[in-house]
Amino acid sequence: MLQGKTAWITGASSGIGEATARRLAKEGVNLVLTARREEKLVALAAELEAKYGVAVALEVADVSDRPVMEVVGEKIAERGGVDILINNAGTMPISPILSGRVDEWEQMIDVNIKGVLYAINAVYSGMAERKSGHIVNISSIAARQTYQSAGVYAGTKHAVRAISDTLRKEAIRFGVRVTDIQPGAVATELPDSINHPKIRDAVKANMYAEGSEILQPDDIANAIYYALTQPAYIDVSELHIRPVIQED
Ligand SMILES: NC(=O)C1=CN([C@@H]2O[C@H](COP(=O)(O)OP(=O)(O)OC[C@H]3O[C@@H](n4cnc5c(N)ncnc54)[C@H](OP(=O)(O)O)[C@@H]3O)[C@@H](O)[C@H]2O)C=CC1
Ligand SMILES: CC(=O)[C@H](N)C(=O)O
Repeated sequence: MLQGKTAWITGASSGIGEATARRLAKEGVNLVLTARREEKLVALAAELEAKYGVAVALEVADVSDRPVMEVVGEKIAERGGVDILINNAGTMPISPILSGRVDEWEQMIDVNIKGVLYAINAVYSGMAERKSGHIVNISSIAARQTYQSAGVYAGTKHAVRAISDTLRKEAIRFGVRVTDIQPGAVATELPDSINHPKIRDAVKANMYAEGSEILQPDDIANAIYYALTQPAYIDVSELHIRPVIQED
């Protein structure tokens, strides 16, 4: 069903993005992979091309850098556009609001909100012209609720969910589908982006407590695959996936 299509995955150098690249390559999807860590992208691209025979283009790109994202969009357009955008890159340097880590608030807003918008802007007009496309935004369970210390992160993910739902409504007449994926705790490098030592330790202790089984990146890649492979008349608008043990 996806064979021969092309997908752009942001934040493909680790975690959910990397797992999704593997999942889609296995289905014969050609890929455009972006992130900041070039060596990770190079290794992944070589592996996927050799294993699955798909074409993989890569671009080193910070999603919060608007001119860079515009150039990525132009290169994608020159190659004929993409059928799928997996808008996944994100960061989570959380802390209590009283700690006043304003630079980190700005970083989360720049990466998690503006980065998502820049990627949409880079491909949406092409999809609309071709009357075909699927945009998958990775928000979070934190798009629906808030947690102490995660006020700004949850704010960015609430924004992504709102953008997804608005885009879904606007995109109907252009034949473009939109899905907002809302994972709970997934075992990835994300907690390493927390710079507040006490909060980072607490988040990791909570995620990796003995006997607690949290989600794996492949679980989210499978959810994305499900959304992408539904018949054309179905829009999987939101998927909210948590580990059984995660109450909130
Ligand atoms: N893990 C979890 O529990 C959950 C994660 N999510 C969301 O899933 C998404 C993926 O995170 P996850 O896989 O968990 O974490 P990872 O830290 O493993 O992956 C984050 C990815 O985003 C990229 N990235 C971060 N900052 C930037 C930037 N400025 N420009 C470009 N790429 C960037 C990283 O690449 P590089 O450093 O090479 O640039 C990396 O590939 C995020 O949006 C996150 O908020 C949602 C709910 C739960
Ligand atoms: C708040 C969560 O549970 C989630 N792990 C996230 O990182 O968004």
